[in-house]
Amino acid sequence: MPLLQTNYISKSYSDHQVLSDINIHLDQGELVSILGISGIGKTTLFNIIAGLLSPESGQVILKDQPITNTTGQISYMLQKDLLLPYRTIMGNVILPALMQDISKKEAEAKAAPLFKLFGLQHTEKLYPQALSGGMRQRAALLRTYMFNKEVALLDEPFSALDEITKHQVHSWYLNLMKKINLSTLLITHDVEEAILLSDRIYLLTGTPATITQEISIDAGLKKQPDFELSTAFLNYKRKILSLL
Ligand SMILES: Nc1ncnc2c1ncn2[C@@H]1O[C@H](COP(=O)(O)OP(=O)(O)OP(=O)(O)O)[C@@H](O)[C@H]1O
Repeated sequence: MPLLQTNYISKSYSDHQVLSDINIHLDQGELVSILGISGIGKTTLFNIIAGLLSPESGQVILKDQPITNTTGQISYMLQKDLLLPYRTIMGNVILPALMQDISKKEAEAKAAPLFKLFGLQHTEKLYPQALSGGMRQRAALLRTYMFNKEVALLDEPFSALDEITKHQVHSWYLNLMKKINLSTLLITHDVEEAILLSDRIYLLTGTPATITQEISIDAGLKKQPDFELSTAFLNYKRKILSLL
């Protein structure tokens, strides 16, 4: 049984159909990317999975239970999910807990041990502008993690980072997922990022958009130190670009 799946999700805005019969699934511990060009309907699909938007037809299933139109079941990090500049890093991180009516003291006690896990020790009392881009991103991911769900939906979380920082945050995120037993559905339009991070990639193409391909990335190849520079990597890239 998949951890999360969508069954025949379709969606139109007025008479403009954006998504048609989207069937995807995410297994426990996987990182699966949805790759598609700008405007294809990726965010629409995530908003439906997060319960923020109603599909015209179809269902979202989490651990065998329908969660269509239900928020709060999945952690969701929106594109450009910024930290509030007037709150400290701790103040930002505990926001989701406060929204769930947990007291400030309890929320801080829950968040405190996680700062080390997220590489953010000693930043609790700092304001976001005092942190580097990579640290701010880890703080935003920690805030998302405070929703305390097994599945994270991440909408282009790494797109604002420079190449080197992005690389570091990628490895860090894959390690973190293993440590905390998290499963992730990622939106990206960065083909290389999708190949480097994913166990599987769904390609979303066409109008209305459908899932036209599912590509599995070989776990053994991915572990090789120079995978990014290998012929296997270029072959994946070539294949995906020709299909998009
Ligand atoms: N609330 C809305 N009302 C009408 N049309 C919308 C609405 N939201 C999105 N759209 C349209 O639906 C299509 C898909 O948008 P969506 O934001 O889901 O795409 P996307 O793949 O996430 O794009 P990007 O990568 O640029 O963020 C676009 O044509 C967009 O203009």
